[in-house]
Amino acid sequence: MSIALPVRILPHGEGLALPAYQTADSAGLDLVAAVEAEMVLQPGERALVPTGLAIALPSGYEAQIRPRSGLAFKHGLTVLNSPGTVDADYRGEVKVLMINLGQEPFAVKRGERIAQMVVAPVTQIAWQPVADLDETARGAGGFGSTGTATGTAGT
Ligand SMILES: O=c1ccn([C@H]2C[C@H](O)[C@@H](COP(=O)(O)OP(=O)(O)OP(=O)(O)O)O2)c(=O)[nH]1
Ligand SMILES: [Mg+2]
Repeated sequence: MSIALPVRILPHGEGLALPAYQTADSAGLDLVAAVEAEMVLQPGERALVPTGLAIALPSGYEAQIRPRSGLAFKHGLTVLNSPGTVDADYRGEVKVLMINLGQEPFAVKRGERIAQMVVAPVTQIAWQPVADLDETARGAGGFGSTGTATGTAGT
Protein backbone atom coordinates (compact mmCIF):
# COMPACT_ATOMS: atom_id res chain seq x y z
CA MET A 1 0.00 0.00 0.00
CA SER A 2 1.25 3.47 -0.83
CA ILE A 3 -0.08 6.93 -0.04
CA ALA A 4 0.98 10.35 -1.31
CA LEU A 5 2.75 12.41 1.36
CA PRO A 6 3.07 16.17 0.92
CA VAL A 7 6.55 17.24 2.05
CA ARG A 8 8.14 20.65 2.46
CA ILE A 9 11.92 20.85 2.20
CA LEU A 10 13.13 23.43 4.70
CA PRO A 11 16.07 25.72 3.82
CA HIS A 12 18.61 23.71 5.81
CA GLY A 13 17.36 20.52 4.10
CA GLU A 14 18.03 21.75 0.61
CA GLY A 15 20.53 19.68 -1.34
CA LEU A 16 19.86 16.53 0.67
CA ALA A 17 18.23 13.49 -0.86
CA LEU A 18 14.65 12.86 0.19
CA PRO A 19 14.37 9.86 2.54
CA ALA A 20 13.94 6.69 0.54
CA TYR A 21 13.01 3.08 1.01
CA GLN A 22 16.27 1.17 0.65
CA THR A 23 14.62 -2.00 -0.68
CA ALA A 24 11.34 -2.75 -2.42
CA ASP A 25 9.53 -3.88 0.72
CA SER A 26 11.25 -1.78 3.38
CA ALA A 27 8.82 -0.65 6.06
CA GLY A 28 10.78 2.49 6.87
CA LEU A 29 12.33 5.34 4.94
CA ASP A 30 15.76 6.27 6.23
CA LEU A 31 15.79 9.84 7.53
CA VAL A 32 18.90 11.87 6.87
CA ALA A 33 20.50 14.36 9.23
CA ALA A 34 20.09 17.96 8.09
CA VAL A 35 22.84 19.20 10.41
CA GLU A 36 25.11 21.97 9.17
CA ALA A 37 28.38 20.17 9.51
CA GLU A 38 28.81 17.62 12.27
CA MET A 39 26.89 17.10 15.49
CA VAL A 40 28.97 15.20 18.00
CA LEU A 41 27.11 13.19 20.62
CA GLN A 42 29.23 12.32 23.62
CA PRO A 43 28.49 9.07 25.47
CA GLY A 44 25.18 9.52 27.27
CA GLU A 45 24.39 12.72 25.38
CA ARG A 46 21.10 13.28 23.56
CA ALA A 47 20.13 15.79 20.88
CA LEU A 48 17.33 16.66 18.52
CA VAL A 49 18.61 16.02 15.02
CA PRO A 50 16.85 18.02 12.29
CA THR A 51 15.69 16.28 9.12
CA GLY A 52 14.99 19.45 7.14
CA LEU A 53 11.52 18.15 6.32
CA ALA A 54 7.97 19.05 7.29
CA ILE A 55 5.16 16.71 6.28
CA ALA A 56 1.37 16.68 6.12
CA LEU A 57 0.22 13.19 6.97
CA PRO A 58 -3.37 12.44 6.02
CA SER A 59 -5.80 12.26 8.94
CA GLY A 60 -5.85 8.70 10.29
CA TYR A 61 -2.11 8.15 9.93
CA GLU A 62 0.97 8.65 12.08
CA ALA A 63 4.67 8.49 11.40
CA GLN A 64 6.86 6.52 13.78
CA ILE A 65 10.50 7.48 14.20
CA ARG A 66 12.53 4.41 14.95
CA PRO A 67 16.22 3.56 15.39
CA ARG A 68 18.33 1.91 12.73
CA SER A 69 19.51 -1.41 14.10
CA GLY A 70 22.98 -1.10 12.57
CA LEU A 71 23.74 2.17 14.35
CA ALA A 72 22.30 0.78 17.58
CA PHE A 73 24.34 -2.42 17.34
CA LYS A 74 27.62 -0.89 16.19
CA HIS A 75 27.60 2.39 18.08
CA GLY A 76 24.85 2.28 20.73
CA LEU A 77 23.14 5.13 18.90
CA THR A 78 19.37 4.97 19.25
CA VAL A 79 16.16 7.00 19.33
CA LEU A 80 15.44 7.94 22.92
CA ASN A 81 11.65 8.22 22.58
CA SER A 82 11.36 5.29 20.21
CA PRO A 83 9.05 5.01 18.52
CA GLY A 84 8.71 8.76 18.21
CA THR A 85 5.22 9.80 17.18
CA VAL A 86 4.56 12.34 14.45
CA ASP A 87 0.88 13.29 14.58
CA ALA A 88 -1.11 13.78 11.40
CA ASP A 89 -1.79 17.42 12.32
CA TYR A 90 1.88 18.29 13.00
CA ARG A 91 3.34 20.72 10.48
CA GLY A 92 6.66 21.49 12.15
CA GLU A 93 9.97 19.95 11.23
CA VAL A 94 10.31 16.23 11.78
CA LYS A 95 13.13 15.78 14.28
CA VAL A 96 14.92 12.75 15.61
CA LEU A 97 15.69 12.52 19.32
CA MET A 98 18.97 10.64 19.27
CA ILE A 99 20.91 9.39 22.25
CA ASN A 100 24.37 7.93 22.31
CA LEU A 101 24.28 4.89 24.60
CA GLY A 102 27.70 3.79 23.35
CA GLN A 103 31.06 4.39 24.98
CA GLU A 104 32.59 6.50 22.22
CA PRO A 105 31.60 9.93 20.90
CA PHE A 106 29.51 9.67 17.72
CA ALA A 107 29.63 12.33 15.02
CA VAL A 108 26.36 12.72 13.11
CA LYS A 109 27.30 13.98 9.66
CA ARG A 110 25.16 15.93 7.22
CA GLY A 111 23.25 13.58 4.93
CA GLU A 112 23.87 10.54 7.11
CA ARG A 113 20.96 8.12 7.49
CA ILE A 114 20.34 8.20 11.22
CA ALA A 115 16.87 6.76 11.82
CA GLN A 116 13.87 5.48 9.94
CA MET A 117 10.30 6.64 9.58
CA VAL A 118 7.40 4.21 9.32
CA VAL A 119 3.98 5.56 8.34
CA ALA A 120 1.14 3.61 9.89
CA PRO A 121 -2.63 3.83 10.27
CA VAL A 122 -3.97 5.02 13.59
CA THR A 123 -7.07 3.87 15.45
CA GLN A 124 -8.62 6.42 17.77
CA ILE A 125 -10.91 5.15 20.52
CA ALA A 126 -14.08 6.39 22.14
CA TRP A 127 -14.18 5.52 25.88
CA GLN A 128 -17.02 3.26 26.90
CA PRO A 129 -17.12 3.26 30.75
CA VAL A 130 -18.40 -0.04 32.20
CA ALA A 131 -18.63 -1.57 35.71
CA ASP A 132 -17.11 -4.91 34.72
CA LEU A 133 -14.95 -6.16 31.88
CA ASP A 134 -15.53 -9.48 30.13
CA GLU A 135 -13.71 -12.50 31.59
CA THR A 136 -10.72 -14.07 29.86
CA ALA A 137 -8.36 -16.99 30.56
CA ARG A 138 -5.51 -14.52 31.25
CA GLY A 139 -7.52 -12.28 33.49
CA ALA A 140 -5.23 -9.88 35.33
CA GLY A 141 -2.11 -12.01 34.83
CA GLY A 142 0.72 -10.17 33.15
CA PHE A 143 4.30 -9.01 33.51
CA GLY A 144 5.78 -12.51 33.34
CA SER A 145 2.79 -14.48 34.63
CA THR A 146 3.24 -17.14 31.93
CA GLY A 147 6.91 -17.72 32.78
CA THR A 148 9.71 -18.21 30.25
CA ALA A 149 9.92 -21.97 29.67
CA THR A 150 8.37 -23.45 26.54
CA GLY A 151 4.88 -24.25 27.67
CA THR A 152 2.46 -27.04 26.90
CA ALA A 153 -0.58 -24.82 27.04
CA GLY A 154 -2.88 -25.51 24.16
CA THR A 155 -1.07 -28.67 23.10
O1 LIG B 1 10.36 11.82 17.45
C1 LIG B 1 9.59 12.76 17.33
C2 LIG B 1 8.46 12.93 18.14
C3 LIG B 1 7.65 14.03 17.95
N1 LIG B 1 7.89 14.91 16.95
C4 LIG B 1 6.99 16.04 16.71
C5 LIG B 1 5.76 15.56 15.91
C6 LIG B 1 4.72 15.34 16.96
O2 LIG B 1 3.44 15.47 16.40
C7 LIG B 1 5.08 16.42 17.97
C8 LIG B 1 4.64 16.12 19.36
O3 LIG B 1 5.20 14.91 19.77
P1 LIG B 1 4.73 14.19 21.14
O4 LIG B 1 3.25 14.19 21.24
O5 LIG B 1 5.44 12.89 21.19
O6 LIG B 1 5.42 15.13 22.23
P2 LIG B 1 4.78 15.89 23.47
O7 LIG B 1 5.87 15.98 24.45
O8 LIG B 1 3.51 15.23 23.90
O9 LIG B 1 4.53 17.32 22.85
P3 LIG B 1 3.15 18.03 22.48
O10 LIG B 1 2.67 18.59 23.76
O11 LIG B 1 3.52 19.07 21.45
O12 LIG B 1 2.23 16.98 21.90
O13 LIG B 1 6.50 16.54 17.93
C9 LIG B 1 8.97 14.73 16.10
O14 LIG B 1 9.22 15.50 15.18
N2 LIG B 1 9.79 13.68 16.32
MG1 LIG C 1 1.83 15.02 22.59
